[in-house]
Amino acid sequence: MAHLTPGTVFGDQYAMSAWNNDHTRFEADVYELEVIGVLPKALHGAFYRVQPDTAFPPMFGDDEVPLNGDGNVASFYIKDGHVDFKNRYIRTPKFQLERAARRALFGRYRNKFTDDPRVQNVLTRTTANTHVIYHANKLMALKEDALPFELDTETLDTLGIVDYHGTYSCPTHTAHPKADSTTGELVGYGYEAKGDGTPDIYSWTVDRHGRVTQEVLFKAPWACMIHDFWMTDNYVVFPINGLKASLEHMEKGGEHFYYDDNLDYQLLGVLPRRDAKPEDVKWFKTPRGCYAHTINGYEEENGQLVLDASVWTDCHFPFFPNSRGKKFFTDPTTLRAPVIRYRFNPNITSINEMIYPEQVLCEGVNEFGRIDDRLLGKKYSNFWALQVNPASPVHVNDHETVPAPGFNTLTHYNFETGKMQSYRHRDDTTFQEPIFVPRFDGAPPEDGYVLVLADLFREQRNHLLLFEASNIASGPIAQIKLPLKLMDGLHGSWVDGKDVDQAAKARSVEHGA
Ligand SMILES: C/C=C/c1ccc(O)c(OC)c1
Ligand SMILES: [Fe+2]
Repeated sequence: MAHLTPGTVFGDQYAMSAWNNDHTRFEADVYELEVIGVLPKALHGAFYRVQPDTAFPPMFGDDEVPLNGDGNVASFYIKDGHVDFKNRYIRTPKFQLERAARRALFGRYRNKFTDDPRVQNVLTRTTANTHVIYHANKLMALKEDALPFELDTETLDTLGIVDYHGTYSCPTHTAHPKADSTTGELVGYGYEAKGDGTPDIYSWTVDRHGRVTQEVLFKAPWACMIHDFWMTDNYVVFPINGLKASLEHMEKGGEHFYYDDNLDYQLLGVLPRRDAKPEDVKWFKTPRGCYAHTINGYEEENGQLVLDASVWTDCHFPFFPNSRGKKFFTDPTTLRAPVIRYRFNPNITSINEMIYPEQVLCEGVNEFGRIDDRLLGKKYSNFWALQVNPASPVHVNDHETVPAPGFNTLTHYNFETGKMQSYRHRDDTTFQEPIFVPRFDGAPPEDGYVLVLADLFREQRNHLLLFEASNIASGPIAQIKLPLKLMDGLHGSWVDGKDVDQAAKARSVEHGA
């Protein structure tokens, strides 16, 4: 186990994807980005997104988990046809302590046993690196191992940990909570709720004022990475995969998760959203694969649940070991992530029968499916996602292509027509997660735009592309040129301009500024 010393040049352990072959690590302000095309005049708001961006060389030379990077949040603020950019590291205790020491003090991904003894007693070792969402006047950076960090909507300054006014009682909090646009509630959960490696799940609802109103603690059959879930009007559904959490491995200085490749099924746990007791959860078996991101779920009038997701056919995180301790065991050439739809009635379906997807909506490798977030938990007709087209290489220059094409294709699936549109930008381009933007505050459902960060390999910089959501195939209506290269990011949100301002006002009252 090679220890990296202060001042070490980062090794290639982060060369996980061709785009992330170097670190960016900057904090920047760019005023008035150049725009190719014209931004709609009425478009007002901010696109926030976060990337894991390791601020110091990792403690261990063999650390290959990119999910451990420090959360670095970017904002694109759009108003009156103009765009300003900003990005900042989140001031987590980890980031602050490592900055003061000018070296890594925290060890492996979600393994406190590998930390430097002088940081054993910090409040949290989280990186806040997975999602940025807005709820109850708060912009929050999230990672599933800890509570959210509140950020200033304008400056991106870190304001502190969100504990929902002291009403939240769990050490963990999903990075994928769902806002219900009808009730104004935020619905979520924390897994490993009784500590590292525990199978307990804390299911919760926070009201529109940011206080916990529903909570229940129940047990899953085993402890695993529950990265995302489904919310409907009356249910929450938890996908249980084979990425198992092992306290024993952690204590030995190993990885938090391993993939149990002997497991030939996965589970769905269905729990009522309101007044649930621990024994109310119903478990259903589903086919082999590895759950990661959901897309949306809703209930039909006859009580059927519709659950959509992209589901990996095997372990999608090559840097976690399998049951025999072997890493990089999945064959990347056969790994797929089709978009599937389940439809079943949780009240009349027997928990002894295997539930199979009713439909495969998109074949191949699909990820980062997003919808008009105002329709979370409700019937919807469209999602936007990324796809790998293996037949379409990504060029770094006129002579070289990247080893694997990556997410070179933006897709739009419409359930009404059953048709998929796709868009390939340039021969050197991959995409990051698409975001739906309502055309204006209060616009009809699914009427709006899609924003997507494009990775331009030839220029080594990013452009933010704006599309008409219903017509991605004809290309972006505006291209916002970032004179910088961001890393591969995870998730983000569009926040309406009035909320950006309102959040600032609410804060100045709360903090007496
Ligand atoms: C697709 C990404 C999924 C994911 C799962 C667990 C994590 O800790 C994480 O951190 C960035 C990302
Ligand atoms: Fe995610």
